[in-house]
Amino acid sequence: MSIVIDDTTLRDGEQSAGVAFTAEEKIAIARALASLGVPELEIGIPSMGDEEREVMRAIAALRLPSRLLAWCRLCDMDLAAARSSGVDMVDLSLPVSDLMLQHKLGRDRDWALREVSRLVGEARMAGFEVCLGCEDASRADIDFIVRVAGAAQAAGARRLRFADTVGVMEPFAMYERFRFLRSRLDLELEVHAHDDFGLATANTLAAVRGGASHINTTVNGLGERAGNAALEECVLALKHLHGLDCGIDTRAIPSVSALVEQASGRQVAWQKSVVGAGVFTHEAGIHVDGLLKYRRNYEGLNPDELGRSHRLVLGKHSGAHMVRTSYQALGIELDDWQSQALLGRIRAFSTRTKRSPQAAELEEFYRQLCEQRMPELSVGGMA
Ligand SMILES: CC(=O)SCCNC(=O)CCNC(=O)[C@H](O)C(C)(C)COP(=O)(O)OP(=O)(O)OC[C@H]1O[C@@H](n2cnc3c(N)ncnc32)[C@H](O)[C@@H]1OP(=O)(O)O
Ligand SMILES: O=C(O)CCC(=O)C(=O)O
Repeated sequence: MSIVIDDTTLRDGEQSAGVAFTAEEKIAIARALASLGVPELEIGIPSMGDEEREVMRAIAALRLPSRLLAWCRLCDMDLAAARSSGVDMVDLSLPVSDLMLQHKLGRDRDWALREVSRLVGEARMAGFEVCLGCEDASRADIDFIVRVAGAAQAAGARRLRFADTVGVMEPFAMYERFRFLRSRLDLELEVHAHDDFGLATANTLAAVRGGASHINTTVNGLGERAGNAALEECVLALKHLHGLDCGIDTRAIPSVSALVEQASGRQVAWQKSVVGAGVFTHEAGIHVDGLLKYRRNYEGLNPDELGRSHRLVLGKHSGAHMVRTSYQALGIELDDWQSQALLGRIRAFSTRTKRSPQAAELEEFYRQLCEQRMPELSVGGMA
């Protein structure tokens, strides 16, 4: 079984407050995602205006091997705008919770069902493949979602997107919702998760376990508020934890992450899973000793898969093995006493400076230690 990634870095990712890609950046990101092997890209919102549509058309003109989607509200104006955006598929979005139907649109369920039938039908007549986007699905009556899906399918939709718009799902509930939908519906099912409680990737995996065929992701987890399910996390977690290959060139993930980091102006956290600068960096003595003996001792994810490698550093939590190994790399063989003495200096240095010592600093510690030890040695020698 393969899971289809529908990446929305260029739509929900760009909705992250303060993020605004230039046309060149959008095109570069689309190209990078396509060469990564991402089969579907949600590239923008046609109703935003001419400029947005022009960029969407420019991406379409690249003839990338990925299917392109446009995000539209379920309304005539957005569908009309999509016609000149160059995409093959539209996500027609409808809030499906009573809360949003009433308090955002001032409408009811009957109106929603009528509009689904009408606008999905029109979109199909216009030649689009259709995904019915169920906004706020997590707070909606699941039986109503089934009715909406039925209306959408009867009008020609091929897919239903279940959006956890405000990020309030947890994996067990997500699994149950998708299992239920899967048992009732014969449509492609897509999950769109937000990370408000840090569960977007977990919820995406749970949806897949429950029957989702498509997942909506963003590079670096960019997106509204706390962001969306991160592409890189979903790809690697699905592969290693669920045995599902999404057909992505994982070695190219770091460069795409860097591209989106730069274009979005949102720095990737040092400890961000998969793509953070520090996620293969080890300092703790027991871990480093274990890695040096056999790397799988402390390796959940093999950095080779991302074209990265383990990095061992010295610091407050180092042990003697790493001290000796680091000095060996400088051509200095330490005895046990020297290793311990230098470890004390390294700990003090790291606590004071909040960083690992560089080679020149290690050499200086060693020089100081030798100077300090000289008198002792000569005293010892006389004795
Ligand atoms: C959960 C999500 O991520 S949804 C995607 C949200 N993305 C964005 O909003 C980013 C881009 N948005 C925009 O450029 C603008 O908001 C536009 C062009 C879409 C609309 O702009 P405006 O017409 O000026 O309206 P504004 O944004 O202030 O208000 C939204 C309108 O859309 C309506 N609306 C919201 N969702 C839907 C929907 N799914 N279907 C139909 N109408 C909707 C609202 O009720 C409101 O209509 P009203 O003016 O009749 O009250
Ligand atoms: O309806 C959709 O397509 C999903 C929209 C969205 O981004 C969300 O609900 O978070």
